[in-house]
Amino acid sequence: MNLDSGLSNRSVFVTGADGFIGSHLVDRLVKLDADVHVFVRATSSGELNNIRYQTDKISIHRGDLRDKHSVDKALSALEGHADSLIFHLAAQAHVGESWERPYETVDTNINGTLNLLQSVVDLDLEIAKFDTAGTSEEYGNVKEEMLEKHEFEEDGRVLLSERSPVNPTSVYATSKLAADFLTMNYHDAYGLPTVTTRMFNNYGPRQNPRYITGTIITQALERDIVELGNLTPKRDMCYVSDGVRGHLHVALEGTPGEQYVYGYGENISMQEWADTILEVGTEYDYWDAPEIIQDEDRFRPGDSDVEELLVGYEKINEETGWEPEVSWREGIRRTINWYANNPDSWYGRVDWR
Ligand SMILES: C[C@H]1O[C@H](OP(=O)(O)OP(=O)(O)OC[C@H]2O[C@@H](n3cnc4c(=O)[nH]c(N)nc43)[C@H](O)[C@@H]2O)[C@@H](O)[C@@H](O)C1=O
Repeated sequence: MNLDSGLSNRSVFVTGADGFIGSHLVDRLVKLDADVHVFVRATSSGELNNIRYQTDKISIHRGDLRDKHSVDKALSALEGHADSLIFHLAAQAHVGESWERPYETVDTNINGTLNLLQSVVDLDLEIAKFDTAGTSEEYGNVKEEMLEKHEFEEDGRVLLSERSPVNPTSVYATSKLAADFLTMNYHDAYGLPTVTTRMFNNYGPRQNPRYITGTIITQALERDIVELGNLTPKRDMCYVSDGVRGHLHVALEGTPGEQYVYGYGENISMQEWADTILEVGTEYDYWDAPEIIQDEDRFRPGDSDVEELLVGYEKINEETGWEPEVSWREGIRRTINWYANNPDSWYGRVDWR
């Protein structure tokens, strides 16, 4: 798909723009010459770390998703701009932290989404697409009694797709599922051209090291042991540039009212993921041979652990031509390289939980 022709001069509004995936999306949009508007938290320091090199090329709107007035004010920038696109990526996105800050998680993820949707209606904006980023965590654990509702691959693996039943097992996952439904409700009730994207784990440069990939890399760069929690869960790990392309494909070619699931298309246990990262780092001389220690005190409540899953991305592929491009080894190499060259963004500041 030619992303250039679809985005040049198009007004685009991004929430969560200073976050990990959001900042990569902003980089791409600036490169594609879109008219980029970002909505970011009004923090006391006013720092915009991840998009600090783009600030003169984008319009910055400060506010809080939980404050409808600030959402209205920011979104009014799209008034009179036909065919604009909204990417809603802002969220309290850490599963473990959603148990530590449950009210804030629900408030940001559910009320924040509601405020945005309602604001589009109140301002009567002429948008072409509203993409709410959901998450594979909405599938949660595939329980024995749910198996009859699932589809399977020939090799017996559970196939996760738009048709699969959900079973969120954390405050985070439940709040994201509610946000998905609200997004679809606004399509059905008001005809808003919404889509929901349910993406699997992204990794790459600038990701906060509290997620598994950065937790492994930053410890390996700094010391000889890598302390982790439960390494049995399996995940589909998708490099961030592929994740971002997916959002763009769906925004340009997806069908309003529909949901799109995507990921790398292969699962890997967190033990194998850690082993592969350490192997790649050794190969490129970032470290010698750190030892992995699994610590039961770091296990999470309600951690989703889909034993044998396969992510089906047929729908997004058939409708928009998206498929992943970056291999695990290449994505890991680029990610280690970023952490190694940007110690200022994590060194001495990581709480390796
Ligand atoms: C798609 C989804 O992806 C992410 O959610 P997540 O899968 O919970 O991500 P994570 O990197 O925190 O954990 C991955 C797995 O690894 C296990 N694990 C073991 N030991 C450590 C450890 O030491 N740290 C962390 N963080 N995880 C560990 C942990 O228990 C879990 O089973 C978010 O981006 C979320 O926003 C999202 O939407």
